[in-house]
Amino acid sequence: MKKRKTQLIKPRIREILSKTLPPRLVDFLPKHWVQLGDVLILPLREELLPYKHEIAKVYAEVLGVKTVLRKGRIGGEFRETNYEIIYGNNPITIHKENGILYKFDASKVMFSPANVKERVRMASIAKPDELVVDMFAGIGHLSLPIAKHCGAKVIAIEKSPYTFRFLVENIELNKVQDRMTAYNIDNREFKGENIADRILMGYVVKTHEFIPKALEIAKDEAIIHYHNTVPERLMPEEPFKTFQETAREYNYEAELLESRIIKRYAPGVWHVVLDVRVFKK
Ligand SMILES: C[S@@+](CC[C@H](N)C(=O)[O-])C[C@H]1O[C@@H](n2cnc3c(N)ncnc32)[C@H](O)[C@@H]1O
Repeated sequence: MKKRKTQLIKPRIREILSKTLPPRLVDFLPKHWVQLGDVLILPLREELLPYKHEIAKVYAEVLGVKTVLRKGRIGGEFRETNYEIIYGNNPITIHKENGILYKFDASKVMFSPANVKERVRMASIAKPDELVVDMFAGIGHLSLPIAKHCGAKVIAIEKSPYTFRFLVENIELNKVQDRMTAYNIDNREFKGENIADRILMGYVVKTHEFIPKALEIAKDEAIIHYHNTVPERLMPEEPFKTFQETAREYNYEAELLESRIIKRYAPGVWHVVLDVRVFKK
């Protein structure tokens, strides 16, 4: 049903815009987009930029969204998006997924559709008596499903003050204040030691630098969901090899339970997640 609707939408957009765009540009119109709540994220080629506002207006009207952002790069310590607003003026939206309400600023805060399987997987991963620490909480992408659907206690740590505001709002929106607590600090400053049954390390590029801190937070035995980006030529040994070596330096043994590919991060580089059981030697 949804697919049929999309198939009708594309010719409609094309039909409207072919009246105003130079004919050679009509084929460059985006055939894929991401809708998060009432915000649309549109990838636009350079050639279309002189017409970005009129293109965005047509997509907004046909798809019924209030704001359109031009997709750009994600980067920096806070993994910010900095997407340009090309239609409307309110990039703050509430996106519903798997029974969770995620409120955030889609022009600044990352919310990857490709990570949906992992967010859904988290909804049944923990037991109610566990204490889970999310070291890179964002707006609660991975830890809200745990608090809401598993009923576990969650400590969510987020360094960016801007993202943190939404994390706090999302805890209230999803009514999990009784079991989820948020800290606006660098996770390396978190004081809890030997407390977590489960740790989420949903970060990329530099996640290995945070393994010692994760082990400090972990109980003598714990599960760590360790994300990182890995060049294909180093797989499948990496990233577990680095994790295990670091764990051993800190007196922990590590057992690989499962390894999954989340998505392609860059040409020849994959974002993967490992489920690792760690235990004191
Ligand atoms: C890539 S986002 C991922 C969010 C979520 N974990 C997921 O996997 O979908 C990573 C988040 O970690 C935060 N972050 C980065 N370094 C941090 C640190 N040292 N301590 C706490 N949060 C940090 C960023 O601001 C960002 O919101």
